[in-house]
Amino acid sequence: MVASFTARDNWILVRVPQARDRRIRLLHLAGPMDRGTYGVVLSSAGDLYLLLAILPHREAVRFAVTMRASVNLVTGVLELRHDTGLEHYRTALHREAEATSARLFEHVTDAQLIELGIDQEIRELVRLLVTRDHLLALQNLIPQMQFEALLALASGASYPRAHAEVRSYAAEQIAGPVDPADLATAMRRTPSNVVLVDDADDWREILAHPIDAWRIFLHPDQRALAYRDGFTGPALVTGGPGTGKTVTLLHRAHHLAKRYADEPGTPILIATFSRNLAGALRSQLRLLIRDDDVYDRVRVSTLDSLAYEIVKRVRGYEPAVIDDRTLRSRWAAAAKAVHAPFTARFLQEEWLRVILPQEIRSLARYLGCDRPGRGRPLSAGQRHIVWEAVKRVTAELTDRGEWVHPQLCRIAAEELAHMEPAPYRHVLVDEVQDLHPAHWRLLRTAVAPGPDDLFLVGDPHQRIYDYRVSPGSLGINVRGRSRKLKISYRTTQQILAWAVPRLGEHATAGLDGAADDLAGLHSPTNGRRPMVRSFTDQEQELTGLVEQIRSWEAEGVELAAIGVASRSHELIRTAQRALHAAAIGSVDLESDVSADGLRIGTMHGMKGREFRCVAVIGVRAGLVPLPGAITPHDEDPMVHERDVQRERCLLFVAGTRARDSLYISYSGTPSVFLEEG
Ligand SMILES: Nc1ncnc2c1ncn2[C@@H]1O[C@H](COP(=O)(O)OP(=O)(O)OP(=O)(O)O)[C@@H](O)[C@H]1O
Repeated sequence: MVASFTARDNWILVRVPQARDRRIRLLHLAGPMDRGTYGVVLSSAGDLYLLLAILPHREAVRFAVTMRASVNLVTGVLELRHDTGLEHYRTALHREAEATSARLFEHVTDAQLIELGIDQEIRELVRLLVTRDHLLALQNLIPQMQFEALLALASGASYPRAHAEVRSYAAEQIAGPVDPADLATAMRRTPSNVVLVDDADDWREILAHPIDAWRIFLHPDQRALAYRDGFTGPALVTGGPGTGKTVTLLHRAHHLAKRYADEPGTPILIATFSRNLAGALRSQLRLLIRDDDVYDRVRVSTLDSLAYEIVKRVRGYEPAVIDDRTLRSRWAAAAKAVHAPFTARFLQEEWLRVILPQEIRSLARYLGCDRPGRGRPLSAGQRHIVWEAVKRVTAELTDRGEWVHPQLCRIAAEELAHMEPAPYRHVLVDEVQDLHPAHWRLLRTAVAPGPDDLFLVGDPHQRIYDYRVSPGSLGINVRGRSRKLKISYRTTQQILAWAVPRLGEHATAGLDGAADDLAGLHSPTNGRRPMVRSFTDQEQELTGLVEQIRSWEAEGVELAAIGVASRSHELIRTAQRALHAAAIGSVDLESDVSADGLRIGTMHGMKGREFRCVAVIGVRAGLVPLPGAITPHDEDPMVHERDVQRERCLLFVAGTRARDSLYISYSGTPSVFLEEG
């Protein structure tokens, strides 16, 4: 639910004859901007309308003939229910309830339900529920606020906790009785009613970009975080895939930037770890912030390029950054030269995860240091060998004037630590689960400790680089300022139900030190179950891919709204050839929005993206998990487990980029990750 606005001449309001609720109408913008998209609006007495959804014509009509609006008697805000769905479900529920006298909510009194804002119609249904599954089936039928309160109770939350769920939907305390007929007051009270769209251009924009509805459709939990007046220190927002963490971060940046509209400079930094993500954040921010002066107050950058620029400025030349492949070959050469009983991968990881983060510069320190996150103990003799290899690689880097990013971040952090004042007033960081310790140090020095200094956003279940840094250990304490989002807006319940078991059963270490799980993660939308297809060989698998793409196209999905991912570059190239032979255009994941063709790339490249339909191919034994990315068990059992877990996360990330439809395929033996669930 969202924007209220006043009608203008070129907007056509259409009544739907069979509408459940006569106050729900369709709004169509006449003229050249007409793209066949309709606003579904709720009209109050007077000239005030509330935009409920933006949909193609057929779906907009379906909305009107199924949904009914009401005013919650406790919070006074507007809510929607699926009237026709409820009718069907009621009949089925009566039948189920006849078989037993046990009831899910027998411990809750009517008075308590009333205080939670559960209205009479829903209370009657609640009295029929026998199992939690019965309640879950109501998720898309009853008003969201009432569902959340009931779900909290059914999940064992205390009555006050359920009350808190309800209160989160109310912008204000209501004095006196709520008038259920007074829609105009309810609209004003509805907390997600944030943008007053009384400008025809705004309205055009919204209709033209329905997918960008996040700019105004914020869930109260997201809104509470984004528009909070002040956090006393660093805040952390976590949540499963598609729960709107990025959206919340962007709104927060907007909120903070508005404070500085009249001041010169760039007081706000939005940072993330990859260039793709920074590009996506920049374009989303541009959609959200229309005022150039406010937009100019926010810088979006990767932490690596921030560090690079600082080092370049301080040293007066452009530092050369070594690429991954060359670096790996240097470690391989060093391993050979010192006759190391370790793989090149092991040595490189020891340097990246133990030596660089602790800034160890002497053998003596290395011999005595802790090695957090490394499972295999090393004797003094073994540490000598590692150190010999480290000396060789680092000496060559120095001789050639080459760097890795964590080194540049360290130098930049040292620079910023002496800068008075710190360069930014607020730093907001997306995808924090993948930051290296050196990134965290840079962040800490980029902004002075204080209110609203750091706004951190991430999901520990989507770790695809796995540095496992606890911000607390680097002086970034989020205790008491950590919140979790649970509604996944991107993807369907069916895709989540498939994807979550791919993560396996190991407990996930959270970003605030405690363990984290995805309990309560759910989606308000339903769709097809993900398709998992098996083929005898790769050629057939690619023929299957071509058929799937054709079938999506036949359903009206544009090629650019399809993403194809694989764990291996080689399979991507082979798939591109097969697609080309079938006259299906494909371009790299990073391609510009205007490029024609489906998007294809690695699972890593899928992070930060979203598509209507996603195909993940080559999910077979020997490729997922990728053997070269896994530390052998006998080399380090703990790191081996973590590597496997990281590969699980990759599959999870790739699958949860799909909004509507997910297709998984393999040839030969399936990946072990496909076995569970
Ligand atoms: N309140 C909302 N109403 C409607 N759509 C929303 C809302 N919040 C987020 N979305 C949409 O859900 C999708 C996912 O949002 P976003 O990218 O912010 O999630 P995320 O938590 O950062 O995801 P991930 O961790 O998987 O990258 C986007 O298409 C966004 O526009």
